[in-house]
Amino acid sequence: MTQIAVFGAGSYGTSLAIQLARNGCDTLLWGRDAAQLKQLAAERVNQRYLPGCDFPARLRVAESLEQAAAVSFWLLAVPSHALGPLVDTLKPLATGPRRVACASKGFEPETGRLAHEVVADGLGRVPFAIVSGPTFAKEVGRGLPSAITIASRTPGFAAETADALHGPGMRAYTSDDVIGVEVGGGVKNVIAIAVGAADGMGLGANTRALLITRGMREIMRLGEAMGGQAETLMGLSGMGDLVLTCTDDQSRNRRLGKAIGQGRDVDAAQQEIGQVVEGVRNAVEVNLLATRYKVEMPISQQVYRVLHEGVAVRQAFYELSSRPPGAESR
Ligand SMILES: NC(=O)C1=CN([C@@H]2O[C@H](COP(=O)(O)OP(=O)(O)OC[C@H]3O[C@@H](n4cnc5c(N)ncnc54)[C@H](OP(=O)(O)O)[C@@H]3O)[C@@H](O)[C@H]2O)C=CC1
Ligand SMILES: O=C(CO)COP(=O)(O)O
Repeated sequence: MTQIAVFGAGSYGTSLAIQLARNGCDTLLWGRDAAQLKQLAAERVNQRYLPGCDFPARLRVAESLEQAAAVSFWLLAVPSHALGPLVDTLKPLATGPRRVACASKGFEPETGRLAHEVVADGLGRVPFAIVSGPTFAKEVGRGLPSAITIASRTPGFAAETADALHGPGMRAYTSDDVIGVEVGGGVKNVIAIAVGAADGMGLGANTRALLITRGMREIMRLGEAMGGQAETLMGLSGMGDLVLTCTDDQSRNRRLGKAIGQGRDVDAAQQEIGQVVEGVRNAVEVNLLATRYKVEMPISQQVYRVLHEGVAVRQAFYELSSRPPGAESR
């Protein structure tokens, strides 16, 4: 029986732990807050992050970080800004061979490192897999049908992670394109903020379709420049997740965009959502990577300017729509 430790007891870590346990994996869920862990163990549900999704019998709540880290298969499910610190914390506890999967979507703040780089720099040459795709935590927790991509350069580990997640309620697909999967999952959050802002301003269905389609082009430009493959970017973890996040109000990135499109302050909107909104920080890294890889990403750049340079949303859309005509295939 596969044993897995999930690190990160927020909405996504909890939903993946439920899915793994439902599939028969002996799953240990760890979060950084000891009081929260006690509550999860007593209530067998994560009331704060994933209410209404009871823990299956095979899901146990870790009593300590050491207990969880002793398991040789780790699934890291924290926000991208917390991945580096989590890996640093786990490093001294990696006393034997470890296999590491990661479900974070985004880039490391300031450096722009991808998840596989953060893990390799901290833990060395361990088998690594990235888990990503159009999967809202609440729907995963409820077991509603969804699909996910697991990319690894260690084919056996991609298959092992896929086997662990695949089951009633979830189809798991494998890939060897780690970079393509990571970039798609990171950039779609920024585009979802732009789409949310347009909807918040009442700009209409045409604008939404324009932003999703040209946003997809930005994902492809950056993803391919960084070494990802077009077919991955057009798949579940790229286009699939972009469509999901841009079109449904379960998305925190879309909701934040809507709030600022309606004139709300970014910090207030983030506080009200009360969970991680990856695209806010990651607009900075996407902007940085666009410059580093010399790719044009006008939508992402305007999101960055609105969130971090105080540019008015209306001005940002005006500047986007004032761009000169160009070839669609560019
Ligand atoms: N929610 C979703 O539908 C999906 C999320 N994801 C991705 O999963 C990742 C995690 O997001 P999600 O679970 O949704 O976020 P949430 O906001 O729901 O929860 C964040 C969790 O991370 C914990 N955390 C924050 N900082 C640290 C740290 N330094 N060390 C350890 N734990 C920390 C929080 O702990 P505390 O409560 O103590 O603050 C909390 O348990 C993100 O990259 C997101 O993009 C991917 C697909 C779907
Ligand atoms: O990545 C997600 C679904 O696949 C969740 O999106 P949000 O972080 O915008 O809620």
